[in-house]
Amino acid sequence: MRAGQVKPPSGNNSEAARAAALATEQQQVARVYARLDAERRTAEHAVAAGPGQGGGAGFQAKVERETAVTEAARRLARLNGVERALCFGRIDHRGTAEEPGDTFYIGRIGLRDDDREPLLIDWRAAAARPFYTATASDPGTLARRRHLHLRDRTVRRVDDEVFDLDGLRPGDRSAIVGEAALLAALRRGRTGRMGDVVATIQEEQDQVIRSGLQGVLVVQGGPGTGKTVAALHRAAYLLYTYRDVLERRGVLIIGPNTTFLRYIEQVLPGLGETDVALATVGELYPGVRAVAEDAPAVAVVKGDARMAGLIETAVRERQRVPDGGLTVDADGLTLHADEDACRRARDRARALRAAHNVQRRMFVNEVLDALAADRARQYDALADEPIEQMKREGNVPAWLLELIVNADENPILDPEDVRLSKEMLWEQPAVRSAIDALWPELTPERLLTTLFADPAALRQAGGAFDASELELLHRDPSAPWTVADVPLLDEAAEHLGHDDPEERARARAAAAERAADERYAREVLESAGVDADLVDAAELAARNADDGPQRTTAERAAADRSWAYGHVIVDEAQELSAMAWRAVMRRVPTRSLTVVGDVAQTGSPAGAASWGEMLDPYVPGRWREHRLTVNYRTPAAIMRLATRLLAQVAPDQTPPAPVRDDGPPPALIPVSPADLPTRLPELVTAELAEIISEGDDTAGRLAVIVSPAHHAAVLAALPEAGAGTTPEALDAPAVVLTPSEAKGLEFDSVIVVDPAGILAASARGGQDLYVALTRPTRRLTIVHDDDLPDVLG
Ligand SMILES: Nc1ncnc2c1ncn2[C@@H]1O[C@H](COP(=O)(O)OP(=O)(O)OP(=O)(O)O)[C@@H](O)[C@H]1O
Repeated sequence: MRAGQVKPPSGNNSEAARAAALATEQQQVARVYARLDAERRTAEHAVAAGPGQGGGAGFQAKVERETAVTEAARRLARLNGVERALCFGRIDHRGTAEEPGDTFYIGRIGLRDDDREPLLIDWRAAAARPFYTATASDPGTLARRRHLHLRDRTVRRVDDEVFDLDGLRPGDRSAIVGEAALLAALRRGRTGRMGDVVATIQEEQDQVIRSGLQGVLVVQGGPGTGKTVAALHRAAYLLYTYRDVLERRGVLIIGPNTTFLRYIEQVLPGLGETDVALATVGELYPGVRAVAEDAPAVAVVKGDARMAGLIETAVRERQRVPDGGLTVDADGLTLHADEDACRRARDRARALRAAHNVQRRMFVNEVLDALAADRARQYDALADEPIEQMKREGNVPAWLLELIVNADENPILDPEDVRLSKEMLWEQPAVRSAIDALWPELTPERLLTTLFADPAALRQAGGAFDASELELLHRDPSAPWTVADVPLLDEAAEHLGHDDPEERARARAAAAERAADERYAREVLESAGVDADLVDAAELAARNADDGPQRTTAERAAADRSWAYGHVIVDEAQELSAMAWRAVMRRVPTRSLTVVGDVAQTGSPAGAASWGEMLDPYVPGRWREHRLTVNYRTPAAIMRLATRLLAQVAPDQTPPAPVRDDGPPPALIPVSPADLPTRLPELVTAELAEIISEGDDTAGRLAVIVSPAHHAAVLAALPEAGAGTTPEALDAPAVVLTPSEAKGLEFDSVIVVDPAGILAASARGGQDLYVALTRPTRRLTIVHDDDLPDVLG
């Protein structure tokens, strides 16, 4: 047999061998599941019993009980996520007649038997690596790789690859391993949700998945090359390998829209990881969930890096020095802080190197000083007036007269009086609003709402933009936040900061308490002999300090704008604007990132055309790129059409090589807009019937991807279909999407309606159409109004 070939199951002998193999593997699989069940029961008992009272009542005992329960809950979540296809592979290392090689079973998590012997190796462990890296031309120490196909807990089939070095043929499709298992996986009907590929990870993907944690890794690849799926497996791998750092700091995955996040949300739990934060750019700023999109030209301006300067200037513009100084009526006096004093106050506050709302404290203090000094001066002057005259004229409050009478030779206001005097002034609404007008306390929302509603303020702050660009930013204060606004809110939050005196006091007290608890927890952990790398003392102290419902790292991180993640993965990263990158980079100060995308698919007009353009501002020349070259999704006949388009839109990009060579060529069907409402439902029904009959055990999914011009008409013609923006869109057998909503998704059958319209509406060229054409896994139909673009003809 040739190296890497799949053993053909033919003849009685191979039937018998197959039955024997199935029986052997069934025994092992039963052992593995029995172990899983036992571990689940143990974890369930620990969780159900709760922290209890045993082991003493002190803090140490409480810490230990809490730790045990939390760890059990985490373990239970992990064990519950890995039921399906728990064990999927086996590797046999080469041995000799005297000394047979080791055999290992590979699965979603690691399990050991009662004697601590490995029953199942976690796919991310070093010992599992040969399962993914052995190729026909370089099998390493492997004699055989076996894929186990399970339905529920029963082994249905095994596929063997026997690595026979004598029969080796170099260059023999060495990039593809486990071909039979891979093709079986690819032919499965779509379910509307992405599944994991843990059993069939390919060599080039394996390199992406196991690349180190540090630095920026760019994964560039054409459609269907498994960028998303590899990035998700990488998240699981990193959490497994660097658990001490990442479980505490968290991992964030950023995707292009909420439909996409729903599409991928099941992959990580299936890989045993339940605590990863998923968000769109529109959700990065806590408290706002933007889904509205701006018109392309507006999005371009909002995404431009010059917006950072505009926002910074807009904040400074809100720090004013009044012409002629500040005059305000208070306490029956007209108080004045002259222009120089106000300027000094502003300059001192600005010199603080803090955010606007924090600097404000200094500004308020300085201006109050000036007003209090003026007040003291005026009272001093009053004190010089004959008391009797003051009494006669009756324009000085009685309490002040008393103060003056008693003051004797002493200065009327000593330093303590100055402090009290400032406090009293600050209590007066007129003083407050006069100072607020000079240096208001601002939220990001208020800053941007007032800025965008005021063309004059935009002109003042936006010197780097021309008038027509600034005009695009002008909008009604009641307009909803858009996705492109979110990085701007984040930018504004960075300049404004937060100054809540009560919160400050609370935070100080809490930090002191936490530090004490943390010291204590560390001592407890050490004295209890618990590995401090596995249980974090800070987290433990926090858990114990907070008696409310325990939040996961992902939940705590998502609610905190200034959270620094341990690692961030950005999918469809080519779509991010320069301003969105700034917001992302703030969340990962260590610059430990995986950046995944395809610069040939950039659809957003504010997105970038090269990785350097996106990343060099942050890590100049210090990012590493890994290319994925094989397309696992789109069959060759469909890819040929898409490749012609690619040559136009991104001539420098190499199209990925398709693995699949099955399925019919694309169908091109002329339908006039008038006939669309009747013809389209017929086509959808016929296609759904095709993919049901073709698929193995699932019904399959269909998408109609349509130009903006025909979107409403198509939705009306297909009332049963899901709409791309709804959360349940992917649960329907058929869904209607715009090209940007279709980004990152895939379907058994795709009907592209109005390719000429998609091409015309594409902000950058043909990228949107390229995305649409590369979504099918089996069948592509193109519906056009006799205006088929030449490139598709
Ligand atoms: N090693 C593999 N084994 C089985 N299936 C795979 C493998 N790699 C990728 N696939 C499948 O190929 C399809 C495409 O993968 P994925 O969506 O990750 O590609 P992508 O590069 O992100 O595509 P796009 O850029 O078009 O969004 C998915 O169905 C995925 O499960």
